Amino acid sequence: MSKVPSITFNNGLHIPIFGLGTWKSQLGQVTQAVKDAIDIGYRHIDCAYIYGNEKEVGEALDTKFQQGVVKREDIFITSKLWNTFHKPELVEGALKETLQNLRLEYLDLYLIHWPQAYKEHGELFPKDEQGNIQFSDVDYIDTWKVMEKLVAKGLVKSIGLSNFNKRQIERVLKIATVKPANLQIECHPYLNQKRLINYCKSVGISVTAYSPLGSPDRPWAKPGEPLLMEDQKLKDLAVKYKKTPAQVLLRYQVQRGIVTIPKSVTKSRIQENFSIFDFELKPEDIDYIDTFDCNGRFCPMTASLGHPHHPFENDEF
Ligand SMILES: NC(=O)C1=CN([C@@H]2O[C@H](COP(=O)(O)OP(=O)(O)OC[C@H]3O[C@@H](n4cnc5c(N)ncnc54)[C@H](OP(=O)(O)O)[C@@H]3O)[C@@H](O)[C@H]2O)C=CC1
Ligand SMILES: CC(=O)C(C)=O
Repeated sequence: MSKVPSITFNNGLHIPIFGLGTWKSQLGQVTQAVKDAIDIGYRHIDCAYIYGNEKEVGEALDTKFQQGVVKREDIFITSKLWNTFHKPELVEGALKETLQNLRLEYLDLYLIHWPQAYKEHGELFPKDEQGNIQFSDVDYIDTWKVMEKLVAKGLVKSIGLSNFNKRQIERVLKIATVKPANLQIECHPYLNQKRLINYCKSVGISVTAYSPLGSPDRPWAKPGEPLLMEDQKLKDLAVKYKKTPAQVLLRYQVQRGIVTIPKSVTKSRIQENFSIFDFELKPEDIDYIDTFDCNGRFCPMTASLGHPHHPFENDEF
């Protein structure tokens, strides 16, 4: 079994460059998927409170710890603070619920899932009578200050951000006493995020690419929308390297030094996605894949457009 390479955070800790995503992984499937992934050699699982399946992920982790397949310190677990828990007094409680669900004493990485806060103490997507999301005016700066305390308490090893734009990251960096270790963003050839990645590199923040395969099972996908894995240019490259389109997409990220977390509940695909450490894309092919960029965002979070902290409305990147 090949060992997955890691990259080093600005705090000296390491994150495996490749992991398993769990959004949309159904109850009844996700426990087995995580077990399969660990057996195959995955040592990084990407979770979130909002995915509603952390208990089932925790069951798989617990089984693999009990079986002695993996030790806690040998596996990297990420989760994310949901938008209804940004108020400083709610942050630790939200983390503790995630820890309890995952049956863990600590997380390796805890991210603020989105910069925009939602109204607290109700639904996870609180809506008014017109069906619009109800916003909260908590500033993510105040949330970050409490995230830092979670590190001091030993409840999380590292903290970071997800779906923040450059300006929002700059605001966090201005007040941070613990620098964000990682930014998790949508990233694939249709949205290669070069400018944001270069900015993160310049300030020592590592990047994780979500939806690296184009998220074909996203709930809001409409017939006729582009399917990244079906792109003919990509398929031609896959033939050239005797790999699948998914493997080329994942290798693309890994070779750029970007962490990536494809989701699958299908054992053969979990294996296929892992088999990317035995080939290398030529630099000219990486450059060619970069030309596919078309600002194609699959996760635009349109439900909270109009929120003053929506990351994709007013800033170029
Ligand atoms: N921070 C954030 O806001 C976000 C984070 N994420 C994280 O990133 C992860 C990955 O992104 P996600 O949006 O799920 O989408 P992905 O781009 O990982 O695509 C997942 C889809 O691709 C299918 N698939 C997986 N492997 C293959 C393969 N080898 N060949 C063909 N199809 C394949 C899966 O099917 P099947 O499962 O049926 O095998 C599933 O339908 C999420 O699960 C989540 O952990 C995602 C979105 C937002
Ligand atoms: C999938 C996910 O993490 C979203 C939409 O927030």
